[in-house]
Amino acid sequence: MKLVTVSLGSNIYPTRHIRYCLDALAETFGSLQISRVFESEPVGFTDSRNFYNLVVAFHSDWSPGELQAWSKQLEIEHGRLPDTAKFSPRALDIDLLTVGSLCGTIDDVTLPRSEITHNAFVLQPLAELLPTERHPLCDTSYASLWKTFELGSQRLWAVDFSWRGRWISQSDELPRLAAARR
Ligand SMILES: Nc1ncnc2c1ncn2[C@@H]1O[C@H](COP(=O)(O)OP(=O)(O)OP(=O)(O)O)[C@@H](O)[C@H]1O
Ligand SMILES: Nc1nc2c(c(=O)[nH]1)N=C(CO)CN2
Repeated sequence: MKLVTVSLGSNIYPTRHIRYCLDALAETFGSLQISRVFESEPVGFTDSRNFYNLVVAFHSDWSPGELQAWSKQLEIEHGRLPDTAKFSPRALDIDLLTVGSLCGTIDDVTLPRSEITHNAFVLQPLAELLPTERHPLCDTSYASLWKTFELGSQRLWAVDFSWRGRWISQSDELPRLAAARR
């Protein structure tokens, strides 16, 4: 069994689509580790709807090709057309980040996915979820990569998000407000 990490993103009814996706992942792969959910403006194109992004980790013995085919099928079931342009609004985007320590192009899937070190909306949730895990190519921990990441104009903030009746993410504001009331 290998540790698999995937990045989820949506800017069309994101709460609904991300919850359905987590249901499907849990039903197929069992126990999930789930990061906080971050909101950010679209990177690379202009749209009035912000994205929700998170990272999920689980164990699987599926090949990269099998994981990719499963993800693409789920994206299509969520109303994503197979030929959606890269920089466009999307109901559900599932990107395979890592499959164990595999490096290279396997079954047409390039691992680790280069977006890990380019996009804050991928690296911040990954670094929070698996801080000591090492990037298979850089051999540096995700926490260290995030510490030295150049944010530039990218901004993201954690949002309140519940799944199956429990909070998996809370905005930074809530604990501060609760502490202020005490
Ligand atoms: N690590 C990877 N994860 C997902 N797809 C990959 C990966 N590496 C290569 N690909 C290939 O890239 C093709 C386009 O997928 P990709 O996920 O990049 O497109 P997209 O979903 O439209 O863009 P984005 O994910 O940036 O929104 C896929 O059909 C797949 O074969
Ligand atoms: N904030 C944000 N911007 C994006 C995202 C995304 O998931 N989040 N996905 C994109 C296409 O892969 C393009 N731009």
